[in-house]
Amino acid sequence: MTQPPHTPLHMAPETPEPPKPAHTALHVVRSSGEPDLAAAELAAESFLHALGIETGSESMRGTPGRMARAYAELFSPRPFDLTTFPNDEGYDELVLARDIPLRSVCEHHLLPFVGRAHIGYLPGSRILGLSKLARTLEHFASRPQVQERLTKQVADWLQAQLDPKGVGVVIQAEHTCMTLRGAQAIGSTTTTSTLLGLLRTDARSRSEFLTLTGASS
Ligand SMILES: Nc1nc2c(ncn2[C@@H]2O[C@H](COP(=O)(O)OP(=O)(O)OP(=O)(O)O)[C@@H](O)[C@H]2O)c(=O)[nH]1
Ligand SMILES: [Zn+2]
Repeated sequence: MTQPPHTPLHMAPETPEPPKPAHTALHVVRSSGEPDLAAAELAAESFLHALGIETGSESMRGTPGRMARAYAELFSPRPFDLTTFPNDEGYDELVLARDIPLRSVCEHHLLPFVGRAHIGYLPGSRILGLSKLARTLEHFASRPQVQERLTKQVADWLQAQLDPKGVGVVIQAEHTCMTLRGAQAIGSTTTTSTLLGLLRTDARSRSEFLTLTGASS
């Protein structure tokens, strides 16, 4: 049987020493050291008792400990390395990660807010490992937050570390403190955005980013 002709795909000769990816570590900085789970459990038990909630039943006996561990988990950012690569091809269009899941905790009520983030940038001399956009979001979300600050912290940090031509962050989230209690505005979501560099100042880039993220049509 005759074999189909091959079209060889010629690769460029490898450079003798391929450049290594660059890392900038984002390590956890806690204001007061590691969480004291035993103290948090005792406090959670007192808190529940003060609200008239008994914890004597078999199913609630572990609740103060679970509360302590659950909040400790929500407030434990995972350290990671911000891996970047040289932008050898000179890619100069938008890189956009859409619909990154977000969970954080509002600093006023310590109730969750959950939603989605769209994070994009216009590359300069380096491109970013894609997963690092989601990791950066998770890192800044893992502390008591307000949505405005979270949005800006993600954008400012990426701008400072990557030095791209522009950064854009859009976050849409439901704050359970205003949907499940209080105002009980069930189903409402809040949108915030931070645009830096060309994504802020260049009309075409700005419009493309806002259209692709659904923040403007
Ligand atoms: N700007 C901003 N406000 C937030 C965020 N998360 C929660 N809040 C608001 O923080 C405010 C706290 O206001 P207070 O009046 O002290 O709290 P409250 O008495 O519980 O008010 P209600 O929630 O209206 O019942 C509320 O309006 C919340 O909706 C956020 O990410 N950004
Ligand atoms: Zn709140």
